[in-house]
Amino acid sequence: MTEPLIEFEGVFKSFGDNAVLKGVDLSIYRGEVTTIIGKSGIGKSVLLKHIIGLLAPDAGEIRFEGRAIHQMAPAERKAVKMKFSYMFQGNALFDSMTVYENVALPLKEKGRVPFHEIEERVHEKLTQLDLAGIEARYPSQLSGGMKKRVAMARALVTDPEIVLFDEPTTGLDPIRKNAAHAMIVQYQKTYGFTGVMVSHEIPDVFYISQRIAMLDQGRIIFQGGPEEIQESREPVIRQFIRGQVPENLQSALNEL
Ligand SMILES: Nc1ncnc2c1ncn2[C@@H]1O[C@H](COP(=O)(O)OP(=O)(O)OP(=O)(O)O)[C@@H](O)[C@H]1O
Repeated sequence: MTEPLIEFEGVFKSFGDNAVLKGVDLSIYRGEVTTIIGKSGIGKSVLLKHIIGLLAPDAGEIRFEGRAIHQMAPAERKAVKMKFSYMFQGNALFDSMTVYENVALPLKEKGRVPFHEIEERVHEKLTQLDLAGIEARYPSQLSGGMKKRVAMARALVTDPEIVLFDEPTTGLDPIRKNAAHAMIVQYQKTYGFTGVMVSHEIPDVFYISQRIAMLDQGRIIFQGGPEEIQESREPVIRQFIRGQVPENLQSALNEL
């Protein structure tokens, strides 16, 4: 098998006495979309933030192309970071900037992108996400779903090599959710990017991901293809992906 692009080995992370990651081993491969699933509050966002160094592990190692990130010199770490684009929860759009300015920002930060090309690429991304015509609006004038799509346009506008998505479709209506998923697939086909996504959209993510990783009780309890996880006989996995109610809750409900 080819070498993973990103690899977690024995990663631990606690916040005070809240131990969130308890020995995470995870491999992410180039050109694939890997989706991390698991219960709410289990640590999926925490895991994602470790990939780009927004959080540092207490123990264990995270490698990029086989090199431990924490051993890299600042310049090398910066160069790695430049390959990433991300869309995190809360969108983090700049309220004082218009939609156009928000989406154009990563292109401007890159430098050396001609003005007319910035305009073209921003327009193209906004159109693809059904947002044409709102360029002059401010985030406070947008619905939650629109903000999410603007954040996605911003994450993709530079055609990045690696994109991290934290629940990119939560709160979108079913049509826009499908459009956002279709866009991820289309982008992957066109640009072959590596995607790491946290999502609760089951079963949708099985159709758009090449790999699924399930986080439970601080560890990755499954990583493999979408077909494989759907065939898993492991009760915790079966229950989670089928949305089955645990037996004790089921019997409690029966007694109501
Ligand atoms: N910066 C932080 N400081 C302290 N605790 C944190 C911090 N970030 C996350 N946590 C805690 O880590 C745990 C995991 O949070 P995380 O957001 O990763 O869960 P999640 O699996 O992404 O949840 P959801 O699916 O609901 O978004 C939670 O208990 C959270 O309170």
